[in-house]
Amino acid sequence: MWTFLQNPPVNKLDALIALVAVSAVSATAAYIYLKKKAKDAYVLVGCLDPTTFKDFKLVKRTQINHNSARFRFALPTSTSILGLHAGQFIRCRGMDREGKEVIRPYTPITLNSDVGYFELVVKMYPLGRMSHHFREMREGEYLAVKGPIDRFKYKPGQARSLGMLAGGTGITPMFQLIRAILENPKDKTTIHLLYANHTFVDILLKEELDWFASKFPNHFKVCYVLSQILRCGPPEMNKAMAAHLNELGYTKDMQFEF
Ligand SMILES: Cc1cc2nc3c(=O)[nH]c(=O)nc-3n(C[C@H](O)[C@H](O)[C@H](O)COP(=O)(O)OP(=O)(O)OC[C@H]3O[C@@H](n4cnc5c(N)ncnc54)[C@H](O)[C@@H]3O)c2cc1C
Repeated sequence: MWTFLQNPPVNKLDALIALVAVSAVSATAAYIYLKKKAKDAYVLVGCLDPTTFKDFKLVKRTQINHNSARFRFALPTSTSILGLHAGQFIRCRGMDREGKEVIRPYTPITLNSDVGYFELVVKMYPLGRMSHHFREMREGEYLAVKGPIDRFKYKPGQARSLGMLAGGTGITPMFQLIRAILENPKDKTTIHLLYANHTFVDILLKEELDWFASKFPNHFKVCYVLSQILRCGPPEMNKAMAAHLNELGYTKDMQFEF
């Protein structure tokens, strides 16, 4: 201290600069540490347990088409998040028509930016065991869920471009990822989605996908493919459309004329 005071002003200035530099480094380190802690805490506030099933109340059920519906489940509080990373899914437990327990994986179409709830889009097959459970579920009832489960955990920017091939309900994991990428301004990944279905009405989340395609034309492109086409129009148009579809490889039983 004495030496410091006896030194000429230029040395004092050096010491001051050193002091400021040390403080800046410490402050930066503290900031990084606290930010990481906050990030870890963010992961921890998720509502799921990977080993135990937890019950979530069905608050809204919206029919999408003849065999698919959107299910919204409430989280414990209005500020809770589910806590899934893009690429992760959940396991749901229910009862089949014989009263036997059945467990199946599902991918929520919501992200952690959707607070207080999560949503599933589910296709219910006539003979499906878990399909039976979802078909019978009514608002106010509870669904047992555990997770998160992952085979693939997306890291923003891990690829410059992603190609996606989805069929039917295979759209849900893609949709989760598409949202995570497009809603993150720092993630510049471009996505090309080829989405196949039997008929037009089977296309799930079409409105949302089209909205993303129009809002992010440089980042997201979607192409729908149908395996069955319904035609209806004046005879000349029907004839012309049939010729085009035949050329594209649509056999007679893949086309229906009203
Ligand atoms: C990671 C992952 C995520 C998934 N996410 C979703 C999701 O978000 N939404 C969703 O609806 N499904 C999703 N699935 C599929 C889901 O897990 C079930 O397989 C599906 O709901 C059928 O289960 P089930 O018990 O009703 O049918 P099951 O009892 O297993 O099958 C009975 C019959 O149903 C029919 N069937 C079953 N699955 C299919 C199929 N995929 N294609 C054609 N016919 C079928 C067949 O006729 C079959 O013989 C996901 C699957 C995986 C692996």
